[in-house]
Amino acid sequence: MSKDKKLSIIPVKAPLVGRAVPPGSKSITNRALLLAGLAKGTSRLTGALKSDDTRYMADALRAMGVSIDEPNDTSFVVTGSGKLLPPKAPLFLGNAGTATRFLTAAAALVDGTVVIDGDQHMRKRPIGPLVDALRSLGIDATAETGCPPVVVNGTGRFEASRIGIDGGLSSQYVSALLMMAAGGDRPVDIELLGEDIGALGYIDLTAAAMRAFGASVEKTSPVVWRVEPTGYSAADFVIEPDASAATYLWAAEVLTSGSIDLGVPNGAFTQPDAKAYDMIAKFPHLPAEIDGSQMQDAVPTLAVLAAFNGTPVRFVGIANLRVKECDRIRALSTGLTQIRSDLAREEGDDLIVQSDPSLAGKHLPAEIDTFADHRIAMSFALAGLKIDGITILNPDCVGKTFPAYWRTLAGLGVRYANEG
Ligand SMILES: O=C(O)C1=C[C@@H](OP(=O)(O)O)[C@@H](O)[C@H](O)C1
Ligand SMILES: C=C(OP(=O)(O)O)C(=O)O
Repeated sequence: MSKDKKLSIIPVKAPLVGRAVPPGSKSITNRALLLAGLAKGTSRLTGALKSDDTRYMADALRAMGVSIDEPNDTSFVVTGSGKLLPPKAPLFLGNAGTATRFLTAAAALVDGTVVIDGDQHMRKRPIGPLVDALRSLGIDATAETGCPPVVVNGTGRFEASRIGIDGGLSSQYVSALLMMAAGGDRPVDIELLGEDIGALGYIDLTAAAMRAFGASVEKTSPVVWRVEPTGYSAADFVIEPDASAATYLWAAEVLTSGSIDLGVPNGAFTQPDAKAYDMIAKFPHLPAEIDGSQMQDAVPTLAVLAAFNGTPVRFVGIANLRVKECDRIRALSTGLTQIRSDLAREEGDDLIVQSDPSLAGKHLPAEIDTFADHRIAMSFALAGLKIDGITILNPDCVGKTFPAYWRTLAGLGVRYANEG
């Protein structure tokens, strides 16, 4: 992938109309791959996402003895032995948060050493709370910098009936421990510590996937989940389309007064970002304040959309966007102010977007630094549908979760000025 590549978007002259189906859900695909890998027997996953993040997860599981076939572009056939084996080399997981966090906890079920590592971005994303939780179980786990690489020297077993975890920085720590806990030898209560957790809906997604693979997980209080030591059973599992990917298509539709058929009703999604649909549908009357805490990956979409809103929008509840693939609050304020210097500002961890519907149709040349973050690339492409002069740097970073993004927009009639 060339990091020097640029893609200039030609504003659309007509509403975007047509069919554009988002790929399978990243979150659900990576949960299903892990759970199928921990199960004994063969599981068939259909509707799956094939992208950088799911490739890292699949390759890591292969390195731990799981057989994974890919009969077509949207399926995985996963055969596990009921046990993950120690890999011969460190697991390299790029910038895939789900793969990194989920496998760090799963490594506690491995009898041997597992090293979990990622690229330079992942090496800045905190994992300390999850490593501390593993240590509290008596597992020899270390992350010297508080970020990957993580070294886990497991015995394949852990002794605990209660695990406390602060999910303030990432709900993925909680999901990771929940999925690992079913592999123990006694019931485990996972208790949320601290005040905040990002999208709680991701925990529901985890519990649903666990149940589909035979686990028993129940919420016994607003902050405690009990997981029984069932292990996992192989299953055939259908993965729904990605709700975060859908947000770009929903936004493209309202921005161009178009009509895009996603092939799935917006009410059919179980992922947290589907909440963004109702918000996007309010455009150009987005509210003065949007709480992004329960639809975090949709915030870049909403922030770029807000630039064209009738009135300004303050985004709150988004502090942990600073520890995603990049500091997304900074990337959004940087990109928006490159388009026009007064278009956005940060106030603490809030982002204020100074809306202006008259941006549409203007020539405002801006090279958008994506910071190699797929969501920054995909959301600023929306600005390019209306403003002349928007160029996306390193556009191939969309391969993390939506490799066909540029082709999908092209299929709706979007054209690019240069693809060099
Ligand atoms: O559990 C998941 O699948 C995810 C949880 C969220 O991350 P955090 O829990 O780190 O906020 C989200 O941003 C990420 O894209 C996917
Ligand atoms: C935050 C994201 O990903 P992850 O944490 O899984 O790397 C995302 O896809 O927006």
